[in-house]
Amino acid sequence: MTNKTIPLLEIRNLHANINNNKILRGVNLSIFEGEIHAIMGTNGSGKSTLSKVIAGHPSYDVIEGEILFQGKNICDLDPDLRSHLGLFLAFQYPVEIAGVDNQEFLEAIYNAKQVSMNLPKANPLFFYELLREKLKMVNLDESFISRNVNEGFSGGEKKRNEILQFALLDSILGILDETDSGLDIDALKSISKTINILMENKNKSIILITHYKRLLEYIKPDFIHVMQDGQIVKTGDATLANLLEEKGYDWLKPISN
Ligand SMILES: Nc1ncnc2c1ncn2[C@@H]1O[C@H](COP(=O)(O)OP(=O)(O)OP(=O)(O)O)[C@@H](O)[C@H]1O
Repeated sequence: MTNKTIPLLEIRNLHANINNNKILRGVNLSIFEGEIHAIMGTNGSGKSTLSKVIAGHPSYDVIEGEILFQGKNICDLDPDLRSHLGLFLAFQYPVEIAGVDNQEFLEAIYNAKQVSMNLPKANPLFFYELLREKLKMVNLDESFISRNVNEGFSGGEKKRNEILQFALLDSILGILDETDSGLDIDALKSISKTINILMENKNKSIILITHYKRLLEYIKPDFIHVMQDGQIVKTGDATLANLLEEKGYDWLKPISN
């Protein structure tokens, strides 16, 4: 049963800086369980910044406002604790981690979450079976788990590897930052299908950051938000994507500074 009284994520008047540069200028956003929210907007409007601030990236300073996850302010929590609570960020540019075996990495993040929930670490055989099931789900060949994390992976393979982590951790809020960029048409359809399967668990929610309407044809958002200059300046339903395609962003101006 989904919780429709307390938002899974509630962002109140969020202002954030990086190196004393003001990037977020009063973001307000509420996401309930089971909802899909898309965030669109011009380059440099603050979409990735918002995702990284929610995930707790240490380079950003929250100057004002709150981020509530399941009703609790998480602004003071380290990124690993936010992840253990059920937040997952798929990066716009997934990093290559030289010398770190993908399977060991995946096992480590899975077990860290188990430990945080006072559950035993996974038996290696159980973990391997779970991983195989998730690999199939994201359509990645088993050979990718014996390579170093993202090293030499193509753009699309890196994106699949991010979704693999999301599926494996069974996170309740996934923030997918331009997961569609660099994907060929078949890969886009297949990743969208995987995300839709993950969303069959009605307690999950996702934020899709995207520039392209075509992703939203495969994954139907409940809401689309438009960011401009560090604020959400417009919210609408899935049809807003058509209007944006037709009119661009010029007609939407920041609310105030
Ligand atoms: N270290 C930094 N110092 C100064 N400005 C920064 C720094 N890091 C990011 N910014 C600026 O923050 C603004 C928001 O960047 P962000 O990546 O959040 O935009 P975006 O909406 O995700 O853009 P895109 O659609 O191009 O990915 C940009 O103008 C960017 O140059």
